[in-house]
Amino acid sequence: MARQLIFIINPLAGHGRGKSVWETVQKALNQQNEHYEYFITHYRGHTGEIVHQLLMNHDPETLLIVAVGGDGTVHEISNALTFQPNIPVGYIPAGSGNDFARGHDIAKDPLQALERILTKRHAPLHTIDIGVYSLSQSANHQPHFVNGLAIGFDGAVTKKANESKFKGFLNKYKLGGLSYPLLALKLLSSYQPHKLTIAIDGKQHTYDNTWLVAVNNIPFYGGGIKIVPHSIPNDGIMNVCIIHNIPKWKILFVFAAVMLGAHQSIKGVTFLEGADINITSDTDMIIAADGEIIGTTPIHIAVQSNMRYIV
Ligand SMILES: Nc1ncnc2c1ncn2[C@@H]1O[C@H](COP(=O)(O)OP(=O)(O)OP(=O)(O)O)[C@@H](O)[C@H]1O
Repeated sequence: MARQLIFIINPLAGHGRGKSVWETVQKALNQQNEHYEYFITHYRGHTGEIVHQLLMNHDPETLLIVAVGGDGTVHEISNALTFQPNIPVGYIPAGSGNDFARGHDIAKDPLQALERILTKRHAPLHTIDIGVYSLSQSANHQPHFVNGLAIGFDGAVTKKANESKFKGFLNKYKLGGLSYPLLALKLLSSYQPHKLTIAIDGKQHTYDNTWLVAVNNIPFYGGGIKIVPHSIPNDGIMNVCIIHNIPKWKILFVFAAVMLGAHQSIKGVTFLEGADINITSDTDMIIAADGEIIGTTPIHIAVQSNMRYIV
């Protein structure tokens, strides 16, 4: 039996792009006489509530949920489906970052992305890993990420970007991509690196003066930065990039290399990989999961392989 198409749309994603992308998609669906239901989100957290409502009123075996929005929308849908891993998720990118789309070769063009969902929905679905994390303060539930974690300096930049009106202002002029580098520059003068210990599949590593740690299931974060170029979304492991022991005067060059994807052989840039990761630090490091702030270190991450079906 064909699954019922359910669209969940964040109209504000990508500074209003969500609304216009949905209008384009809806027109195409109507032209093709597709049967579908749709829900527009009205506030932060609404996406999860919509999914929970759907699960109460529908047989999960009959659902195909399509996110129209940014990485935050995919993140929320996936988390709301924690106990329903068999419900496939499709994605039509409309955010400002759209790393999930990049990481899974989903077209930026909404009609191409829709076409992929409509043609692939009857084919065997493919699965991706997810990173299940626990913070000391939320040990009872097991939230997860689909793209990755940004810990330390980049977590702090994400926090500033999410709090400031600056990102929205730049988005208005289609310069949203500049918000992270500009905020990073501003934060750099006051930021102090941390002493960090990472235990990965039982092996412990300690780094003094750690600027940032990225734990990723896909190569990209921060809207297209190829932080762990060799990451594969369904290999059962997370890829980790640690930037440490680099003097402040030099860190700008390293960040520039990261932006260009040319950081792989720089001294002080370490790559690790594994399925069970425990991170502690001397003082709290801010953590963002799929671009949303979730708390501070310490954090434990476990990979659940082949967890989420993607159309
Ligand atoms: N109507 C709404 N009003 C305010 N916030 C919303 C609304 N709908 C969804 N949100 C919240 O907006 C946050 C960001 O959404 P999303 O990631 O889709 O867009 P984005 O930030 O523009 O894209 P990206 O993450 O790719 O940069 C999510 O955490 C979501 O809960």
